[in-house]
Amino acid sequence: MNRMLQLPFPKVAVVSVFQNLFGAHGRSSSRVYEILQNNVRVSSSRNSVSGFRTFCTGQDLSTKKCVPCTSKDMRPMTEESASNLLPKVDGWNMVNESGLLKLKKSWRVKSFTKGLEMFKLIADVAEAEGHHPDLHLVGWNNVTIEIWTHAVGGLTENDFILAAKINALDMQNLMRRKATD
Ligand SMILES: C[C@H](O)[C@H](O)[C@H]1CNC2=NC(N)=NC(=O)C2=N1
Repeated sequence: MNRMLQLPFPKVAVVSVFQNLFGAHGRSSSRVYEILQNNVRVSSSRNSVSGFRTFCTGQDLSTKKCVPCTSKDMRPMTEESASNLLPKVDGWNMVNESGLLKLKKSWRVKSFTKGLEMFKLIADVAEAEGHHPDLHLVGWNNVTIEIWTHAVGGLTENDFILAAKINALDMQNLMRRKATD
């Protein structure tokens, strides 16, 4: 049930009244008032008002796309923001190297050539995303991947998206079985 009410006063006044009554998030305990073009619409919906949209933090990062690192307003994340995203990239750790935050994860592969196969799988993802990890293959079968945004000297969402996409790769056949297996 929606009723369009014509309001005799400017939208700004309505917005401030709305926010005082219902808080800045556009939601109330019972009704949501949508303010469009000086009209207030009473909606039976309990959804948040467009313009107060809250971003779904539950989205699987592996379904997102990296953005070009050229945008001037791209800034590195704070350590706190990065820590909040860490649970979404299973097995990845965050390291702080003299103030430079990076994501890091290690694997033990079956052989040197399996390590290179793993690099190729990851390279294909990186090229598709236009965002690239640092690849390390040490002692013939120890792989470590580090991810950070070089353009800003720290972590951005791109790094977490790439880490999630790497996690989504099917690489089980490349991995050395654990001694306990
Ligand atoms: C233009 C393009 O976005 C840049 O050259 C990309 C390439 N890949 C990248 N990868 C990473 N990890 N950081 C970057 O800053 C970066 N920049």
